[in-house]
Amino acid sequence: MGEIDPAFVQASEHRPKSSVIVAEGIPLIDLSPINFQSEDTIPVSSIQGLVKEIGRACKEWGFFQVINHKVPLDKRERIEEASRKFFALSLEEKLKVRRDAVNVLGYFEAENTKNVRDWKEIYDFNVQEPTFIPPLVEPDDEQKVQFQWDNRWPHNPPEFKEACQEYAQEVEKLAYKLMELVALSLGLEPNRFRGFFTHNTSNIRLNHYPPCPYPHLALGLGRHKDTGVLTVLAQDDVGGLEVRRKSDGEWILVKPIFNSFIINVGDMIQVWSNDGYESVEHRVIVNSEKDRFSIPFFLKPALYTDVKPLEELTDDRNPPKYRTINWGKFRTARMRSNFAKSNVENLQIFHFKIPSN
Ligand SMILES: O=C(O)CCC(=O)C(=O)O
Ligand SMILES: [Fe+2]
Repeated sequence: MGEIDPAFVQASEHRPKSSVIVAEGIPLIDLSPINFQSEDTIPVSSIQGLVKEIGRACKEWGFFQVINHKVPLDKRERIEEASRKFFALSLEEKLKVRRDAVNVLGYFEAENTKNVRDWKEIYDFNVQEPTFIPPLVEPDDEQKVQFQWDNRWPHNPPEFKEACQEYAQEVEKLAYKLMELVALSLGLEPNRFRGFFTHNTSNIRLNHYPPCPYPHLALGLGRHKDTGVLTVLAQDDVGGLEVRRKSDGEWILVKPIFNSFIINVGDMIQVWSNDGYESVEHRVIVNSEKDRFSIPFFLKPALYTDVKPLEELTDDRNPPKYRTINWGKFRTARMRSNFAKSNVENLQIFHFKIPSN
């Protein structure tokens, strides 16, 4: 076993502990009361208990798992299989669809989180094609880069594109139903958030965490919060995702449950809800024996969306805690910082906080 490349080494306070806490996990929520056949918004009376559970989970954990979600298992298995086959290709083959400074989608093997390299490789595609791009380049934009948002499909495996698109459709439906539940739990109309996703920038990421000979030094994915609205994550049976428990700051392992999804609140819900629901840090630990695969779906608004605390949730006693964040500008700033590796922490929602008196 050689030396580890220092780019992967976490500062000692961020390395995984030798003992992992599995004990009391994130809430498990049964979605069977929901009628997934209907495109109509949910009749509130039938699901009051469920709405309460979702509200409590969002507030206390920012994370929960769902079962009976109606995403067909065969579609999930098909994308999981396609993902394994894609990552098993030669590096040369995968590099043909590599992300770069202009093309934001595709394969990438050199991702950093907070300036430390992650022990993983990824593939990103957008759910809605083509992505609606407002004229983003503004007079005050020094770099004037117009990012390309087109999906870059590999030729191999041949079923890859179809498997990805079919799964995306199903998981997107689930994400919208979950947003109805989140809206209800905040005392809002169920379809309050729907308009933000007409020209959405939601994407799916395929993650592959290869076995790592240094699981005590490196992470598959460093600690971070998801910047979007809501994440619907499929993890395999290996395990490795850890969530920072809000009550005491401990890292808790999320135990894999067959055919379940892990849901977490992203930064934009935190802003809309004026800190009612907060996005929570999570990370991925690696192991020295097994490959691990996961597939997050990131629900994200249109690039032109101005995100700010909702009027219904603010008043004189609870004034807005954030200035307006333009999603397109926020994303662009984050993507630039991914390429310019620097010691400055990248743009975060707390930079938009309005100081309280
Ligand atoms: O692989 C996982 O379990 C988590 C992935 C994740 O948090 C992310 O890609 O943002
Ligand atoms: Fe994440």
